[in-house]
Amino acid sequence: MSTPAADPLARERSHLAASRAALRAMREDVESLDISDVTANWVNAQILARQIDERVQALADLSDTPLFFGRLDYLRAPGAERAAGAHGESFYIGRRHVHDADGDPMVVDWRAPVSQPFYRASRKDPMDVALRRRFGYAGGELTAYEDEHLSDPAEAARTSRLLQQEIERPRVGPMRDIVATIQPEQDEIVRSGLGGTVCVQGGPGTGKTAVGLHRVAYLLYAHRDRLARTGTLVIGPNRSFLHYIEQVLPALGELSVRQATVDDLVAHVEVCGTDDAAAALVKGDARMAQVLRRALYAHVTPPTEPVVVVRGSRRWRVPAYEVGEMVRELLDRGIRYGAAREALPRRIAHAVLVRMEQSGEAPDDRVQDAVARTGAVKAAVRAIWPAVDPAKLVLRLLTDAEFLAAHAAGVLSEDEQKTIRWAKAVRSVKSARWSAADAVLVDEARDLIDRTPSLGHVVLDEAQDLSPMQYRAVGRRCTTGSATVLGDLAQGTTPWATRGWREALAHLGKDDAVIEELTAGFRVPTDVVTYASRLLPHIAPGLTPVASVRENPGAFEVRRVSGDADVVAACAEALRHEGSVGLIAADARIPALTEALGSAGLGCLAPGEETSYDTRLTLVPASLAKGLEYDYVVLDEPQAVVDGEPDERTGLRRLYVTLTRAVSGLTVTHRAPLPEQLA
Ligand SMILES: Nc1ncnc2c1ncn2[C@@H]1O[C@H](COP(=O)(O)OP(=O)(O)OP(=O)(O)O)[C@@H](O)[C@H]1O
Repeated sequence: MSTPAADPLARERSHLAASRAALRAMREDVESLDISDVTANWVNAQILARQIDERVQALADLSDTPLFFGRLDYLRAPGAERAAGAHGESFYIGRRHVHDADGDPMVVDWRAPVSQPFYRASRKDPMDVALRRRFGYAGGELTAYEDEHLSDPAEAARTSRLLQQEIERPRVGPMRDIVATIQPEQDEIVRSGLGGTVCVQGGPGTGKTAVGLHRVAYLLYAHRDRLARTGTLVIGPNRSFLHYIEQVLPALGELSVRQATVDDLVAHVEVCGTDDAAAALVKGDARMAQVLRRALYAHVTPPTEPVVVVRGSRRWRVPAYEVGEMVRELLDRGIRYGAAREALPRRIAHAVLVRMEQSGEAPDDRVQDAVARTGAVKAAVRAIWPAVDPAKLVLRLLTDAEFLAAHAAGVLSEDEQKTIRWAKAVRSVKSARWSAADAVLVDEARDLIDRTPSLGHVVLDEAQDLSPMQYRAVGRRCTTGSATVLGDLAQGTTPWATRGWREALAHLGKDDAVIEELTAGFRVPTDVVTYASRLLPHIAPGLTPVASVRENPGAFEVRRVSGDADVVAACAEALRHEGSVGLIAADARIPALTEALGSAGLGCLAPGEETSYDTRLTLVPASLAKGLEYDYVVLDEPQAVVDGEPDERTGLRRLYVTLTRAVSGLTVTHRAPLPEQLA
């Protein structure tokens, strides 16, 4: 038997054991903190106790997540300034920092500068790294390692087995992190600075979602204090998608990131109505912002009467033209409607104060406050600059043809105005049947009145489906922060889907964003991606097809069937393999397939519900397939998927989404002829 000193694997295992012990000691240190001396009151004690709890949680040693997954041995001296700590030292790279009793690092956080060469170093640019070692684990046990001597010209480059294994690993359960295998082009995006907005165009399975989530985790590490104050947000297309990704950040030790849909962000009115495509298209158009602004500011009426304030036995008169100048000045300053409305009484009061001083009085600030609150000033402000309720403003635009015409003239055509007007009169904001697009209009109106607070960083996933007005809604949540915009033009399935990223970024208010492209595919096997890419010339000409990095060719079959029982049989076959199975079908086919699965005794989940080793089959309506993935996919009736959409291009895009969800195998079943674009 080899001794630990001689056997490298045994040495690494003993470092793992020592690191685990060190982590345990760190946790015990925190657990044993006695806070009774340092907390003066109950509230402080509660806050501190919670922070300690969180820290203990963050220091948990999860049996199924390896404490470290890589090691870097630095060369000595040269380039020491490029790689902090490069003195021929080795560093173990893991999800979190672990130190020993002397404070020396046993494991360094993957986000630390010293870890960066693990992701970026290459034979061309070894970044002072002599050895890069990747570790393989099986059931929490360290079982393998793989070395690259980056500075050794004699060693040939080869693809990492461990990376390949990681990509092939069955996908049961929620989305996983990719810290151990982030690729250089992905790492560039992950580690790009907090100051700039990055937009990533990437085909299905190129890791956009993964990259976006790891970027937040990185930013939280690099700018923890600032982002703790300003906040971070991940925006996804729907609940089931958010549910699918919700574990990734906690697994990386980040518990504070909010996740929401665009609809959640603008939920100021209750949405229970829908728009037809034509109405939604106009409501989502950026010109609506102009209409809203005009309609809002039409409430400002220049004064025709002087403001007369009575104090004691004296009357003070501010003439209409002078108040008019104040109003013009507030309009010119471009501050929010609400802020200007609050400033006006003080301006008028100030004019009164000047008059008091001119006549020998010596009023102070309290007098100015009192004057600003007098009935006369309040009444004047109500008449000149009335309070406006944003939802009522939108309601009026959508129901009052004359009001809409007055403010949309020259912006929306008469036809467009007619398209967005509600058919039925509505009595109140509460009884209105608001649609999702209406809620975005209300959000825009609210922001015209009071500035929406900005977060520090926003990740916007599946961005290609947003309307210009939705981009604006997201943009106002990161006016002073930055964003990561992720999407694929070929997967846009809304009538207003993004045509080009520059235009979208302008609506977001981030014209200076950098646009990156990812083309290496980690999900879909080559044969499947080649088949799906037949659709690209019809749905997004000019986009680069995804090049699969998977070596396993995967299983791919197009099968003619004679009924739903055959579809169920295809699912049963898929279930014989390890991993998750998705049966994806046109939304209209879901009831029939639910029944067919039921009669065959096959239980199934809804999208977003977590697959486990016992329940691995999910029945996915095509409209919810975006962003999700399954080891084996059975795609039911492609033509029905296309027909489920209002037009052929959208239908083919939906089909492209559904064809690109499979990791290991895809079976396409059909009774009707396949869409000709797939031929
Ligand atoms: N560097 C990587 N190493 C291992 N797995 C990766 C890597 N990058 C991406 N993956 C995996 O590839 C799959 C697809 O990633 P992801 O869902 O982020 O792609 P996407 O570009 O958002 O796809 P879609 O356009 O379909 O939403 C995921 O299972 C992800 O974990």
